[in-house]
Amino acid sequence: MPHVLTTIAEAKEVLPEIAKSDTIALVPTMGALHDGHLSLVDIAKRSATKTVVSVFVNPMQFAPGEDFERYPRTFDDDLAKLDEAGVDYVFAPAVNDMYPDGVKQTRVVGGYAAGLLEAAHRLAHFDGVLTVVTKLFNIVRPNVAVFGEKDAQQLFLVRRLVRDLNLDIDVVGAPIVREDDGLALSSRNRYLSTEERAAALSLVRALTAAASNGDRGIREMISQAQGALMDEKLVKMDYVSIVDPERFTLVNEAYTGKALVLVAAKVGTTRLIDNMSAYVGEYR
Ligand SMILES: Nc1ncnc2c1ncn2[C@@H]1O[C@H](COP(=O)(O)OP(=O)(O)OP(=O)(O)O)[C@@H](O)[C@H]1O
Ligand SMILES: CC(C)(CO)[C@@H](O)C(=O)[O-]
Ligand code: BAL
Repeated sequence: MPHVLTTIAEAKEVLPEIAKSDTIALVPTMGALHDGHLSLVDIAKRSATKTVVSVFVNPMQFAPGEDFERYPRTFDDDLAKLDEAGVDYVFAPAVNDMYPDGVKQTRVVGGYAAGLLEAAHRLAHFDGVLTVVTKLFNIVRPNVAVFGEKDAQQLFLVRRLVRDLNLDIDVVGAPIVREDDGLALSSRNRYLSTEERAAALSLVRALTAAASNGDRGIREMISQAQGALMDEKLVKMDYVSIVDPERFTLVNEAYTGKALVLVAAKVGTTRLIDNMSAYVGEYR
């Protein structure tokens, strides 16, 4: 079984001792673990000699009215999966340990990319993510931290956080793990009914439609993707956007080169995100 650290004080007592003779890889999660998370654990295990997985549903990154209260909490099941995966430490603090004075104190605010896409639909979301990630980094003091490419905007912002604040942490991105039919694994998939699960496939259809029309320009890519989403009546699109993956800036019709297509939509009441790499222009 992994050694479970349930308080910041315990983590700060145990982990610095480990760091004297080991390197530490951290996988931050909100629990409700699936094979996507376990692929991050695999990368972590290959990147350092000890692996720490944090399980913390962070209230600060949920806007009022979002699913903080009903977010799935499956700690015993998570622990069994982490045991089987050979994880060394699980850090699972309580909310009042992480935020003894509430969530309205000092916060870490990202740059321009923290105001786009997800941020337009989830108010102050990335302040919450970057603040908790900074706290986790300071508590665990990892050499390596692994984040999924499914949350591409988050991954970009965490890389910027580490670079901009000179943190000595190697941030590793992990490829998106999908079901056999293409649906990206997500803890929120468990909210979906059978009909919604089928309709959710329109997200990956939208991305594939955009990515396979890169030679026809940005407008056509977006229009193809929007068409795939609009074909499903259970799906309500939040955005389809295309960014330059190096800068995370929205691209315009004149753009050519590597691109990232991002989609967010509500399927019934469940909000899902996904993304796919593409090439814009004549592929050389
Ligand atoms: N399908 C996936 N493939 C690769 N990484 C993933 C996948 N799903 C989640 N991750 C990564 O796991 C980490 C923890 O994510 P989180 O606990 O929010 O899970 P999630 O499945 O994305 O949940 P949610 O449904 O809340 O978005 C993040 O770095 C996230 O990008
Ligand atoms: C990185 C993270 C664990 C911070 O709460 C969360 O945003 C997530 O699960 O992707
Ligand atoms: N996967 C990012 C965490 C969130 O949706 O709040």
